[in-house]
Amino acid sequence: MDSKSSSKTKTVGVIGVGSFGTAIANMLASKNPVMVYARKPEVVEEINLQHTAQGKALNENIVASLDPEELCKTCDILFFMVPSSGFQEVVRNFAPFLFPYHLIIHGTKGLCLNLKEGETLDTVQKIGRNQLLTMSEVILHETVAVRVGCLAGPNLSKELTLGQPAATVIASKYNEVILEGQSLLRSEKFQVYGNSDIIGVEISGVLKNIIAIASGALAGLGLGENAKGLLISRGMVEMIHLGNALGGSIKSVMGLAGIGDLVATCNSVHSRNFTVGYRLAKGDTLEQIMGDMEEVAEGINTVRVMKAFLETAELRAPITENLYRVLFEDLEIEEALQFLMKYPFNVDVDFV
Ligand SMILES: NC(=O)C1=CN([C@@H]2O[C@H](COP(=O)(O)OP(=O)(O)OC[C@H]3O[C@@H](n4cnc5c(N)ncnc54)[C@H](OP(=O)(O)O)[C@@H]3O)[C@@H](O)[C@H]2O)C=CC1
Ligand SMILES: O=C(CO)COP(=O)(O)O
Repeated sequence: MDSKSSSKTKTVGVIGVGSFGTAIANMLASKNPVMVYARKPEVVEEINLQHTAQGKALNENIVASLDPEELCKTCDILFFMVPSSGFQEVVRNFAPFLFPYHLIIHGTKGLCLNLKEGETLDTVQKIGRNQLLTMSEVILHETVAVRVGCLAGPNLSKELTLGQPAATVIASKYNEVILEGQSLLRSEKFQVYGNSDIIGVEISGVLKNIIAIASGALAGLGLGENAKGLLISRGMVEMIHLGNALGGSIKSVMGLAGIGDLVATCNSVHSRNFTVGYRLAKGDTLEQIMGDMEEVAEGINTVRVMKAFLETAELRAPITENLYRVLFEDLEIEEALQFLMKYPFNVDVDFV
């Protein structure tokens, strides 16, 4: 197995230069040279000539390439920062050039479906756990990489870009992935925690988006902090039960990637998922919102996927189920809220 980890300069790769990829690339570039991958030639040219990516300022330590092979040859460590909708495609483009010595960390808070050729969520009868893939599972399925990790936590990219203090979790079964991620990213303004429960951390980041959409809807209706406190605590319980059903540990939901990110996104107008809920409550349709949102709100797809999983697993998750009906079946938000207020949640804490 060839490894270049002894080389003096450690160029780190970042795949995807959207909001989050750009923020993380800038943080990495304060310590090491960075090579970013973008699929559009004009984006690569803009980065290399002007040190900006679609108008966002980039550290001069960052160069861009259109070529997955160049990134894989130059970088032992790669951060995949693309939305779940394009994740499998991007990983497949990189797969021929990846070796077991590569260390991969992703920052994607979504799920992929593991279906047969030609099948879609609309055509399959059941979505069991085997048909759902977290992004680390996609990487393990599609490549020979072994040392895989994820990065999740309250990391609103707009705040990171402003240099505001924050923290994240690097989760991996491999301690060296956690240590490498910590050494690359940790700074006076950015704390990096470790967690060995990668599935629990990934699922926490995925599921909090559902609750963030609901929180935006409450805000859009003009409801107060009591309602938000109710939503966040019941949302956390729902995340714990769903996370458990998907193979994550309760402890991870209780940590920074779960409750930490839940609080951040449920309270921030910078959250795209919060914004989706807010705009729905103000009367925009889902089609309008998806039509003019330039950035991804992963929670919309996650609600669809989780609804199918809940039916297959015969589980109940009232916030997710009602949000599905609001997003995809024209249930009014006020009606969903009434339904939730009547739901017989009897026990406050039933997970410890
Ligand atoms: N923004 C945030 O605050 C945070 C985001 N995240 C997560 O990070 C992930 C990315 O989000 P974010 O950066 O905000 O998304 P954006 O919509 O801002 O950017 C997505 C980036 O991915 C690229 N991309 C999409 N599909 C492909 C593809 N098939 N091949 C190559 N490149 C592709 C896009 O390139 P192109 O311009 O060519 O389309 C774009 O550069 C999401 O899962 C999100 O949940 C996590 C924490 C914080
Ligand atoms: O996950 C995030 C912050 O931690 C970003 O949330 P949004 O995708 O809702 O903007």
